[in-house]
Amino acid sequence: MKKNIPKIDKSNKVIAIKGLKKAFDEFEVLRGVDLDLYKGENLVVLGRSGTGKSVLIKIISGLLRQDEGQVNVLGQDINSLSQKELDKLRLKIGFSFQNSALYDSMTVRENLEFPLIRNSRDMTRKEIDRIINIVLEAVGLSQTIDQMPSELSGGQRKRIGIARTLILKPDIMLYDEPTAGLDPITCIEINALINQVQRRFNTSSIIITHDLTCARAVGDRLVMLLDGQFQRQGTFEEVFETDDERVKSFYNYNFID
Ligand SMILES: Nc1ncnc2c1ncn2[C@@H]1O[C@H](COP(=O)(O)OP(=O)(O)OP(=O)(O)O)[C@@H](O)[C@H]1O
Repeated sequence: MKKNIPKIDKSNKVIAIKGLKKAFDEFEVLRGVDLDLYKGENLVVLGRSGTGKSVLIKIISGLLRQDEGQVNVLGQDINSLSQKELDKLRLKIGFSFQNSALYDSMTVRENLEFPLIRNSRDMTRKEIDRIINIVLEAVGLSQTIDQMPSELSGGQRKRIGIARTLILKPDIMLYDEPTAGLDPITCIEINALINQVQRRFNTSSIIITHDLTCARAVGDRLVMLLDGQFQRQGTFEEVFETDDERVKSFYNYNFID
């Protein structure tokens, strides 16, 4: 259970999904998904490999089109947007993907300023430096500003990746397996960072994970994808207090305390 209760505004849905369906040829991946994400909330999406978690995130970010259902993101129906409007909306969504690697030939500073310079061309050097310092301080790595990614640990690279995502001040954060491949202590640090980002920047986040220690540490609410729908939802305890064998085996297989 999370120790610090964040401010969640249940009257403000930043994502509202209804009746979402998506199939690839004959294979129905999402079979009527309903999902709301509230302002300020950390929502964990659980599910076995291949259940459609990434497909869901790709639909939310406009990278894939749904077959049926409504997907509303920050008040906009993503299907009705032009490419230009979609690109603008995407700037309000921060993606922390497993493979969102840093550019190896650039310093930490250059990695961080890259999205800023590309998207806000009229910013002064002073303003760029100010924002870089804020996000680096937020992830606790101010001292690495002139280092190369190869000089950082896996956990530090992950943090810089999150800092790079924060630099455009996203309203929504999407974390795909944020603790994958990290040792247990670094996992704890990344979980703490996800909670810190939520409180400090008042972001609303979807966290996809298999790591139930992470799910319990960061999730205000959890949902579990089973057979193409969210069959379980609630707090960590509520989701796993069930006789459903599918849920029990997911827990037994994935939980290491
Ligand atoms: N572009 C695509 N074309 C065809 N099939 C696809 C495509 N994208 C995803 N799929 C299929 O949809 C299913 C769900 O994939 P998805 O990547 O969303 O799973 P996941 O729950 O994120 O799994 P994992 O935890 O392993 O990442 C898989 O069977 C996958 O093969």
